[in-house]
Amino acid sequence: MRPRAVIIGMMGAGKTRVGKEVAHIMHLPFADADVEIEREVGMKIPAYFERYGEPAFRKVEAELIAYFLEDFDGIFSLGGGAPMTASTQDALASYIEDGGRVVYLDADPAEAMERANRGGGRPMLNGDANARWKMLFAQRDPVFRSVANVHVHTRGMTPQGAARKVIDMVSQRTVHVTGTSIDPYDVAIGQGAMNHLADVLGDKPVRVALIHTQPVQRHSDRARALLRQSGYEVSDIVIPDAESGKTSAVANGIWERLGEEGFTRSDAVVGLGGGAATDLAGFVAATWMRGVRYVNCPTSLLAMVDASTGGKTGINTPQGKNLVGSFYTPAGVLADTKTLASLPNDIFIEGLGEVAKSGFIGDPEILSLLEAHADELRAFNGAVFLGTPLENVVCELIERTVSVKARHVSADLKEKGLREFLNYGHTLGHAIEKLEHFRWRHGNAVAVGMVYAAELACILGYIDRDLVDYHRTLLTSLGLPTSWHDGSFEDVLALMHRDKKARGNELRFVVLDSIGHVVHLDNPPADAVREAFERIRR
Ligand SMILES: NC(=O)c1ccc[n+]([C@@H]2O[C@H](COP(=O)([O-])OP(=O)(O)OC[C@H]3O[C@@H](n4cnc5c(N)ncnc54)[C@H](O)[C@@H]3O)[C@@H](O)[C@H]2O)c1
Ligand SMILES: O=C(O)C(=O)C[C@@H](O)[C@H](O)[C@H](O)COP(=O)(O)O
Repeated sequence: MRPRAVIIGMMGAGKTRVGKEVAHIMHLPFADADVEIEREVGMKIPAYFERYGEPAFRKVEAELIAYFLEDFDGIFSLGGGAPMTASTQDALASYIEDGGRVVYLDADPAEAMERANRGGGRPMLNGDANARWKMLFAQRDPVFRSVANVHVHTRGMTPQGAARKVIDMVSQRTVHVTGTSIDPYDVAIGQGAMNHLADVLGDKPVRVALIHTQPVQRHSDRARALLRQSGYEVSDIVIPDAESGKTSAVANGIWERLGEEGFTRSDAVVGLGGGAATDLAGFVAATWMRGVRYVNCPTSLLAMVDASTGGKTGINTPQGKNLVGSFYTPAGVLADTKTLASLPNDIFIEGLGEVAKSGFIGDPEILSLLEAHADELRAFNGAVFLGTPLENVVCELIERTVSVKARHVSADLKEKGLREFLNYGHTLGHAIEKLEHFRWRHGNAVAVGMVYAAELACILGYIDRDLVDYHRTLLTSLGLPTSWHDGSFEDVLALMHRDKKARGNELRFVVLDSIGHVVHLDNPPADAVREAFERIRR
């Protein structure tokens, strides 16, 4: 058992007070390294320092911390100087590697100094206590920053408020997206992720265009309040829902509004909603003055796992899906699972289509999680979802799916080859969406598209029938469709030729040759393309 969180910070930062509050709220035990050391050595720390000196104390401290890092299931707070010891730094790094959260509690220096001086008895502050505190801060702050993976500012907060912030942040997961042609950014996943909006936007923007749809009004109200509290001028822009928002007319209306409201290049866009809203908002951000900062706040499962990350932004045209757009990377993605509380069951299930896709192409553990939790996932009910074990499963699925996406995007932002693997199931999927006038949801169409791609791969000898059957069984168990009966092959074929992977007159698919291994399939035989289509109609 490892601690749920380890709290570090300067003397007087409130590690013990806040740590106890966190433990209380989370119904967990709390341990303070200094108290445990006093118990271990049988004397008060000032007396131990006096008798044996600091090096001996640091040795005992490091041993005790190493022990607790391996065998304590609760909230563990460390003494201010503990992270300065090399062996403790190593132990914390291995704890983080194992999924641990090291929280740097960063308090207001004046408040921390005052608290640290209160009551005296701190051997490290002997002499001019404030001057010593400042000197130690200068030495320790860079180390705290480097050993912690969660940084919590607590200036002006009550211990309860700080504890709530710590809880939100330790239960969050982060996927870091980077690459040679990408300004690095984080995808923060978990309850309260949206609270970081101002941190991610930074202090350059004066105006923020908050682009969202009506069904997510309560979440955009929260975002607007957070933005206004942080001093931004917010333009609330409501767009038509779903695919109706991904049009040139809607984009044009927003460009006009940004012009009228004096948006400059240092201002910003926040896209909040499902994938259609984040695609449109990203496109507006990419094109306004040739590119302004934007942050996505996805509120559907599909937008969290896929659409909000990776920088594909765009709109549809009457001829097809996403035919106009650009690759334009967000400054950050805040996937706040609190927003899933209002997500209807069918839209949640649709998102599982893209989750399964990532499992097939890049992470078999996703498939195992989907299999193990298929019944609960299919019965998703947002009203009772938060705080349940299912939330943890969903967070893990989001983190894993975003990680698969991040790997592909990092290596090939502009989709020269590898990134096309993320398009598994999309060649037919996009054609179905278009022919169904977007009444079919994207994730559902992709589910059928994956079965089609699996049938095609099987016909051409890339995979055996068992793997095709596995596609059908898994997707069905999640409540996703695996067949489509409308539309003619000729209409589908014409649309597949307009797919962005097509080259000249040649079709290009991506298919599996085993789970986790994807290959390009260029210009496959026409009869195989048709036969696979017949098979998804049965
Ligand atoms: N850019 C990319 O890389 C990428 C990746 C995958 C999908 N996409 C695009 O994403 C879109 C599909 O995304 P989607 O499935 O989220 O569909 P969507 O954006 O149409 O949203 C589905 C519906 O759910 C509503 N909704 C969203 N969050 C809600 C919430 N928390 N509570 C209540 N209602 C909520 C929306 O308002 C909408 O009515 C498609 O346009 C697809 O092409 C883009
Ligand atoms: O990010 C990608 O790359 C993808 O292909 C992800 C897809 O799941 C997504 O639906 C994307 O919008 C499809 O892009 P398109 O280029 O085929 O329009």
